Amino acid sequence: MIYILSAPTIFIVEYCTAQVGSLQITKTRKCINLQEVNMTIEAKNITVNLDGKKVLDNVTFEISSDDTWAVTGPEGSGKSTLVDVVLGLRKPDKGYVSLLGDYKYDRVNAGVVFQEDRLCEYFSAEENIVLVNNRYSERRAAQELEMLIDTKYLGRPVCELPEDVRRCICIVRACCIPSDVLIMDEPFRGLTPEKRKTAIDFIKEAAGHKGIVYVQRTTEGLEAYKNFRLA
Ligand SMILES: Nc1ncnc2c1ncn2[C@@H]1O[C@H](COP(=O)(O)OP(=O)(O)OP(=O)(O)O)[C@@H](O)[C@H]1O
Repeated sequence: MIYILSAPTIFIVEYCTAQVGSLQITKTRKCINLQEVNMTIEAKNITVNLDGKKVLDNVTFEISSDDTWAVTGPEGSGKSTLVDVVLGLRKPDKGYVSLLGDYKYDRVNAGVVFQEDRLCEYFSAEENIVLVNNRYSERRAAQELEMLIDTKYLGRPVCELPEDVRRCICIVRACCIPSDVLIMDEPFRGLTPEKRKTAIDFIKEAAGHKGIVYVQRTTEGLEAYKNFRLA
C-alpha cells in the first residue's frame, strides 16, 4: 500500500481517506491493483429481539476483502436476521454495522442471494441479469449463465424453470451486480454436489478479492474452502 501526500487542490488519485490541515492524505493502490483493496464490514455487538425473543445476542464479526465466512446454525437460529442487519434491512436493538477502508459509499454494496429467489418471474434468466446490471447485454448475461445452467433454460420465463436452475440464476445475478461483497443465504439449496462445486468455482472466480459470506445450516459442501472461520 502506498500513501501519497499532496496539496488539496491537486487531486492525484481517487481514494481520499483523510484531510489533515491543508494536506490531503490520499491512500492509493499501485496500478489500481485489486489485491490491495481493503474493505471491512464490521458488525459489532449485534442484538435483535423479535416478539420478545432474543434472536441475536451480542454477535460480533468482520468481513474483510479476501475473507470467506460461513455463517451456520440450525433452523431459526437467526442467520437470515443477521444478513438483514448487515445489509441494513433491519435495525438491531443493540450494536452497529460500520464500513471501514476503501468504501466509496456509506452503505453495504452487496451482491446478494436471498433465502427466497426474488426473481422477476415472467422475465427470462438473461433479463433478470440485465435488470441488475445494465452494462450487460443479454448475450453477455447468457454467457455468464451458461457457466451454471443449460442453454435450454435461456429465453424462457424463470417461473417455468426447475428449482435448482432458478437457484443458479440467483447466484449468477448476485455475482453480476456491481458490488463490494457477496452475501449468499442458502445459495446451493437443491443443487447436486457436482453442481454445487461448479457454483463455488464460479463464485470464487467472480468474487476476486471481495469478501464472501455463505449462510447455511451446516458447512456441508463448503469443503472447497480451507481455514474456514465459523461464526
Ligand atoms: N418478523 C419476525 N417477527 C417475529 N419473529 C421473527 C421474524 N422474523 C424471524 N423471526 C423469528 O426469528 C428467529 C430467527 O429467524 P431467522 O429467519 O433469522 O433464522 P434462520 O437461522 O435464518 O432460520 P432458517 O435456517 O430456517 O432460515 C426464528 O425463530 C423466526 O421465527
